Amino acid sequence: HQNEQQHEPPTIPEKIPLVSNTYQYITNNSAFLKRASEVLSSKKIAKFNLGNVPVYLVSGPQYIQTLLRSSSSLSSDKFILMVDENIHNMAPGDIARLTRDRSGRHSKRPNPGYEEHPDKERLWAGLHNLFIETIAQKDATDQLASSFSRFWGQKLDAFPTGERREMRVFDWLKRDMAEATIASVMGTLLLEMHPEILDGLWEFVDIALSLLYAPSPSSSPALVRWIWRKINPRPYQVRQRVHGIMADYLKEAFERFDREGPDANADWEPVFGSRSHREQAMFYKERGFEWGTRVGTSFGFLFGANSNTIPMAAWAMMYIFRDPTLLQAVREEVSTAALMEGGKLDVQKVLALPLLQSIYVETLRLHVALNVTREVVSEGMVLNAEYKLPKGALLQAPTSIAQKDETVWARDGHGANEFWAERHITYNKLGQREFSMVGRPSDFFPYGGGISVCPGRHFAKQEIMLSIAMLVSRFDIEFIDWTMPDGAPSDRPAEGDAKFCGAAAMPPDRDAKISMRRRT
Ligand code: HEM
Repeated sequence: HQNEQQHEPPTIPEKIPLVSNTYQYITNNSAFLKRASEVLSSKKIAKFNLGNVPVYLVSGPQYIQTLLRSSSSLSSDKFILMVDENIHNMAPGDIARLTRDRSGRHSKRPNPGYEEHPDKERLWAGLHNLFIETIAQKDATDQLASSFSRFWGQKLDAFPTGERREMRVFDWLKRDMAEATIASVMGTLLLEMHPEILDGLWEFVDIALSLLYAPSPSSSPALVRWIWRKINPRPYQVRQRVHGIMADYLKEAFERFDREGPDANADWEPVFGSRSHREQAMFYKERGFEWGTRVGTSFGFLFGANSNTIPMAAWAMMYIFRDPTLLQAVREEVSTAALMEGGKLDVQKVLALPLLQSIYVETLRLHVALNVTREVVSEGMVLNAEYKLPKGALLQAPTSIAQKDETVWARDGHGANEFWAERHITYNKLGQREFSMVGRPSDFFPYGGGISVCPGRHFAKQEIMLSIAMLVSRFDIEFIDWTMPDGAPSDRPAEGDAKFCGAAAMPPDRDAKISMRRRT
């Protein structure tokens, strides 16, 4: 017997019915969530309409566990399709193929009714497998991290020993860390052919959220889309420009690459870079996706590999550098992971460092703001035996509410909104630090969850921790001042740039000027 009550959750009020909430959600997600969190505080669930789609926002472990658990009633495909259509500009025919494939992501257990579905048309399962095998599995992650250390190491080695240089942290990482990431994930050919892809990437990061929520072919009539583009041309211009660059590179890459040659299975080669990018490029080609889709998804991978990790590394470095005592503690901790020869670091030891892990978690906790989204795909789903949700409704869990919940995170006078490097640290009997995460998986989910959880999460963690560890072990660093992004003086420290709320990483809206000197 199910307790199918027909009552509705509280709704988020709005001035103009069916318009105000949608408009604010899209144009100022941060302000919308601030209002929503007041409604959420009583029942942990609140309803509003996004266009003509009912959305149920949830917080609190009970609902979030349900949302993050894999279930046959909830699907994350819709969100990925929105990204495919609006961000990657995937061709309509390819969107239709993906939409038709309802066989699920499990390669061995297709959804009921799809047991006989031909393997070739199991697109979600094919991609899911590819991501697991080439990004998420330990050996794949280790390969990616090892390529990243090599290229990041080269960037650091390019500083002459002993010379002092003034840099802005985020500005510098957007160039050097992005180049090291692009080289390790996509190869060096792209950067050689088109170094301007770097500027294109950061311009794209700037407009990605407005593309995501723009009217799309599957959601709106042609006239609405035409008007929208007339009013907001920039996102489309930026997308067209970066896709033009990618198309030129991808054509060359396919011409140069020998599928039967010695590099066919390499962990890294210059043309496609990582095995993951190469296999994705081959997957979309061999499964008959259109050229525009292949270009868009290739750029999508470059975008996904940089747009979150680099702002997160910048935040973590800013927190460390502004506090000389913390910088010293991190440097001492990192020195315990040094190998005997040549001052190199033992990667596995770096990843286990308690203080650095605590800093990593604090950074993502405070600065990843996205609304993890699931679509109700079965008729008459009852959420936790309380609310009946219609098919087609969306269930969303905002990370920024759960990850800043005072009842979960506040410790020793350090409120949830504060960065506190030692929040996830306990001391053992010998007085040594141990990493101990405050909060449960349902309180901290910057990578989503369930079967669609980010396959890059282990690599992202390694990249962020390694970039910091390698830097502090080789350089003296002094914080000078906060600046505007262009280097002009700023009267305050960095804050999360609210216009990115909902996009995942919220980059700092200010930069930190530091002075760096290479020691060894
Ligand atoms: C701090 C860094 C990162 C954050 C916060 C992040 C977050 C996310 C989130 C929230 C999703 C969607 C999960 C869902 O729908 O439930 C996702 C998907 C994905 N991420 Fe990440 N990510 C990060 C870094 C990376 C990196 C470094 C890579 C690759 C090198 C990567 C590759 C991917 C891919 C390929 C998907 C799509 C998976 C699919 O379609 O099933 N991510 N990421």
